[in-house]
Amino acid sequence: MTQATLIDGKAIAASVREEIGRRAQELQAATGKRPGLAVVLVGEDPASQVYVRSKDRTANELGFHSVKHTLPADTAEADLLALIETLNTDPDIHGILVQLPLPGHIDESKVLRLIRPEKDVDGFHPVNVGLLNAGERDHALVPCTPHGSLILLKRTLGADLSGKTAVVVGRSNIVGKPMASLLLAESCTVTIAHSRTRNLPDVIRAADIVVAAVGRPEMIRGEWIGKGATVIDVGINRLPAPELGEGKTRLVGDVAFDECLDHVGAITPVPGGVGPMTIVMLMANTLTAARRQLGLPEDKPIF
Ligand SMILES: Nc1nc(=O)c2c([nH]1)NC[C@@H]1CN(c3ccc(C(=O)N[C@@H](CCC(=O)O)C(=O)O)cc3)C=[N+]21
Repeated sequence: MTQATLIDGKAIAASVREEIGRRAQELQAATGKRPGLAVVLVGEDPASQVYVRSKDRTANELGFHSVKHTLPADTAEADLLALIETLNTDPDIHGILVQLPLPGHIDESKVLRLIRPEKDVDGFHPVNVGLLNAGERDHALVPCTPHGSLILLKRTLGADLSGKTAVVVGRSNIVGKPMASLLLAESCTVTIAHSRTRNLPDVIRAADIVVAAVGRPEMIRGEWIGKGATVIDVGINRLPAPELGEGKTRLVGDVAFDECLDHVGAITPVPGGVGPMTIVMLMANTLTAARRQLGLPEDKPIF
């Protein structure tokens, strides 16, 4: 028997996207300016190329100004830093995203620290990390994947998450830690679990909300998740799928999805869950950044 509600990330992303499109048109009517996004890709990783193309396409579809810089894998760190300096001072660019991971010879942290915090639409600069952790998320740019995941939670459970127990599995700077900060700001009781956590199944079983961001295919089993819990699966793992034909692959999350359907309350699928929200929140951040740089008041938050 299936009792779980599927959280339709694609549909929710589409509705948020429409709202962003409307707001971008309002901005243009009021100021004559379009939100401007620069995406920088270093190297030829095929998955990264797909994501960068998708970001550029979405920006264009929403009527944003969008530029894509593709640099060879052997680009010197100094040349990447010089490009960021140029984008930092370009008045038509309100948001800068440097696709991660960067090649090994480039110091990722140095690159992220050079991006002007006002243009840091990934929310990875220490100023934005600090603002989020200090409870000043209204002045920060919030990382796209956790922000999108929070919207999925609120669309599923309602705007008030206070008092709920949440377990975030994974402690990365791009998902786990900012996700925990956001849930804490929503007055959840938050646990961050990771590879060294003892009795992980018992920790997860106690949670009303489970956010899985470990990057290991189907590591979190259905029986580890409590009855009626809400599950946000951030993992995107590509596995070989010979049953679909030679050389074919399929995507799976960090949660064993099928094992959850008979007892969890709601769950995001992979694909079609968190992924589509990530891209739309990048557009939301670019619009927020543009309004701030143009001296306009903040828009209402998107829920
Ligand atoms: N500076 C930086 N910022 C990022 O936001 C960033 C990054 N680097 N590096 C790589 C990851 C990955 N990422 C995704 C975005 C959208 C989907 C997405 O739309 N996924 C769809 C389709 C997946 C597919 O079919 O391949 C889905 O889950 O339904 C997935 C993954 C952003 N990232």
